Amino acid sequence: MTQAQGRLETAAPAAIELRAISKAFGPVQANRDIHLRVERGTIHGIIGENGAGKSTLMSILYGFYKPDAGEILVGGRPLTIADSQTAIRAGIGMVFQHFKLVQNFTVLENIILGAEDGRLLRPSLSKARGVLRRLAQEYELNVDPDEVVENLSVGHQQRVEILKALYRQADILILDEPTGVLTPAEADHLFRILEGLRAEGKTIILITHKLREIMEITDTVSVMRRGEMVASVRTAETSPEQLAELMVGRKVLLNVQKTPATPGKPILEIRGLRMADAAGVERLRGIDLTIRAGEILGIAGVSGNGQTQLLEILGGYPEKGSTLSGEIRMNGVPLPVAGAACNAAERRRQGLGHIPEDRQAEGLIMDFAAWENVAFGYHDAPEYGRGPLMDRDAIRRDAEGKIARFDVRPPSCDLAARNFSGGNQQKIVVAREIERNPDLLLIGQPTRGVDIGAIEFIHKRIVELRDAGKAILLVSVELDEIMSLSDRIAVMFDGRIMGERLPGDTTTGDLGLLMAGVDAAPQTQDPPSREP
Ligand SMILES: Nc1ncnc2c1ncn2[C@@H]1O[C@H](COP(=O)(O)OP(=O)(O)OP(=O)(O)O)[C@@H](O)[C@H]1O
Repeated sequence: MTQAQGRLETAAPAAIELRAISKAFGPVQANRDIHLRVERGTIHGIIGENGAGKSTLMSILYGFYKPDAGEILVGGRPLTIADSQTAIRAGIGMVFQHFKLVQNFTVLENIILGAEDGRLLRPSLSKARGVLRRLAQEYELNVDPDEVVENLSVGHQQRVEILKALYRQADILILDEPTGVLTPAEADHLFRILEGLRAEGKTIILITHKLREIMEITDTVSVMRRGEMVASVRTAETSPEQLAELMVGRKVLLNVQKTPATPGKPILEIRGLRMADAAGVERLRGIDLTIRAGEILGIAGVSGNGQTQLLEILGGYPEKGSTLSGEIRMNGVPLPVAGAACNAAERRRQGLGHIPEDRQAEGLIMDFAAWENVAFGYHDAPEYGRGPLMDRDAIRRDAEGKIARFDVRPPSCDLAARNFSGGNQQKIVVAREIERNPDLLLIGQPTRGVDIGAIEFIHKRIVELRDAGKAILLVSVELDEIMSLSDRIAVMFDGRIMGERLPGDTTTGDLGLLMAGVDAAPQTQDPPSREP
């Protein structure tokens, strides 16, 4: 146990205490001799680089994995947590990064599903409705109990997950990266809820990569590095810089370093792009955008306002059954917006790279090894071929280089994509797309779930690509990321561009208004081209 941990101990039994927990997956030691004490009625943050072992540790606490060694005490009593039912009975609730809700069930059905009296559906439903109403009032967790989950926003789905845990009378709530998919307003609301739960005496464990959140809401914070717990400190006694250094083992630049852009000729020109989905709902209502060589255009917006559709159309895979119109030109050449000629492979051949928003569904083949994923989408590239055949050795050599340069951990070519941690999966996709040196790079949520050391690295590589004269379209729900990386910012709302701003001339408040559909200030003009 570290000295710092010793300082945090009090006489009362801790809500959770982990003693000497270890867990290996084959050769990977995911957790090594972990000690952790979380006091009752506190919010405890857990931070650490991608692959540091945070999710594994929480999965052990929730009964998903059996530790190889060590002891867990809940409320001072030793407990063997063989499965999640045991964890739930011990008052532990978990809100996962990827929610576990049944999409075509209602909120109410999801909440009672798996709860002890779930077999008796009707009495449970009426009882649950009452409990839900009380919980919703008490913690400002308003959701319509009869709404089908798939119709809820991500923020509301998360509320259902929290309500589900509270319905099961959780005293200890573990949240794994809860704000990764939330808008800033939703994240604020979540924090108010967590503070309310703490005031009730509940204990919260919060896994996050965002040091701002750690500083804002936690009482204590533990830092993991390479499977070990390297520090536990009081939040009031530390700083973001110190935490960053503890996490990564070196000093980290928390701000993007870049010189002003020198935009050249237009690379991407979009005129009057409209799209209606298969159900006839208009998702894009006439988009006009230009991105020039050597500039990063950031698109800010609450997710669900057409950014995903825009990226998919540009990437060459519009939603099935959708109706499209408008013009897209890349390097002056018209690109087909619909039909068979609009496809991702063709776009790649024309010099377009794409880091999709959903790395697991679109960026990777999860059961394929890392080396195969490095070639995914580019398997017909000349350097991967030997006559008509694929040259496996050449692909593997290339993959090894990319894995080393992007510090993918573990640095194993043969590990299946699904067995890398979320952030390392993202690094594989980013390495593949950036190192192709595309004329136009589409980037959706590049640093979602990625640790600060890797964010620093990915941002640096994006800026280098810009400085090499490439055009970059960045979509991110992280306003900080948009503000620090973009040369120009466009805000999307309800399928339209609400306005454009230069980062130096705007504030997060101004952008927030535009994101909510309110245009309070005059728009900036397109920046003057420095084209010779
Ligand atoms: N089922 C598994 N099989 C093999 N290796 C695994 C498995 N689950 C996790 N690992 C490995 O264990 C290590 C710890 O992973 P874990 O998901 O706990 O990290 P993390 O700190 O939560 O990372 P992130 O911040 O990226 O989510 C990683 O090296 C990961 O590749």
